[in-house]
Amino acid sequence: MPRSIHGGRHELGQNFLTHRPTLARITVLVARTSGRILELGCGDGVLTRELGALGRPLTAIDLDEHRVGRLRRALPDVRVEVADATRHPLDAEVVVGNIPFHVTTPILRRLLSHGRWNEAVLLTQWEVARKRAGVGGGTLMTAQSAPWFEFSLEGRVPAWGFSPRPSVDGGLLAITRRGSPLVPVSDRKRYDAFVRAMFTGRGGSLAAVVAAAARIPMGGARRAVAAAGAGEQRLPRDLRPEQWAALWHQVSRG
Ligand SMILES: C[S@@+](CC[C@H](N)C(=O)[O-])C[C@H]1O[C@@H](n2cnc3c(N)ncnc32)[C@H](O)[C@@H]1O
Repeated sequence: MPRSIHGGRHELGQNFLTHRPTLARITVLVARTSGRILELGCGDGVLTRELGALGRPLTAIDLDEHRVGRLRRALPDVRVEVADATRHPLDAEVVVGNIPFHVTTPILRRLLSHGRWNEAVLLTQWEVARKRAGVGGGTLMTAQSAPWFEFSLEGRVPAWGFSPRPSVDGGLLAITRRGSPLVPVSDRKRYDAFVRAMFTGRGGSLAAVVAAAARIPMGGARRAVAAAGAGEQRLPRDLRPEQWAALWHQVSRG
């Protein structure tokens, strides 16, 4: 296979999936969804073939023009295009991909702020999948997207399940857009700023962090924390999505 004008295997994060159980798991997760499918980074099409067999409209994209040409010839019923996953419109109901590790963060950020997709099934580095799913505590990005999206960790993929073998394991992350957001979409910018201030702020207690982030008196912050059912929590990373939403509701009202 000639080298793509966009780079070689390493630069393009071409670690192809060979782990059959993961392939089967991704297919089952996607089969539970409905609507058009967009696959990011289709490579040689190991996943594209399974997704194509679901019989739904499918677009598969990759930056590697040689692999795209070959896959297009092999799968004439699938729309296979040379495109950049960090820019391509996220215009299908379902987004799927064994994501190239070096662009995981821009792709995730974009997914969580663009498009009208409903479900995403992504294979990422294990640590990214684990953190996004909030296992062991939430992160800034997870808390900021929690009112609009639900994250679930769907499995760990051993490094030997890719070829060539990467230095770390992979993790399967499913993201579902909530039918009813926990915070009004019109509040998103202000909510994002509040969450950022919570994660970067200091204070001896959760109420103190809330008081500083929302610029409200300590008494009001204590009442907001209690009303949000977050009295037991010590740190912003410990808050669950419903508690973030309730806290925002409390501090943004007054
Ligand atoms: C981890 S491989 C996955 C390939 C295949 N889906 C599989 O599971 O074996 C990632 C793929 O994304 C492609 N890629 C890298 N950067 C990309 C980008 N910015 N936009 C689209 N595809 C990209 C690579 O060429 C590679 O084929």
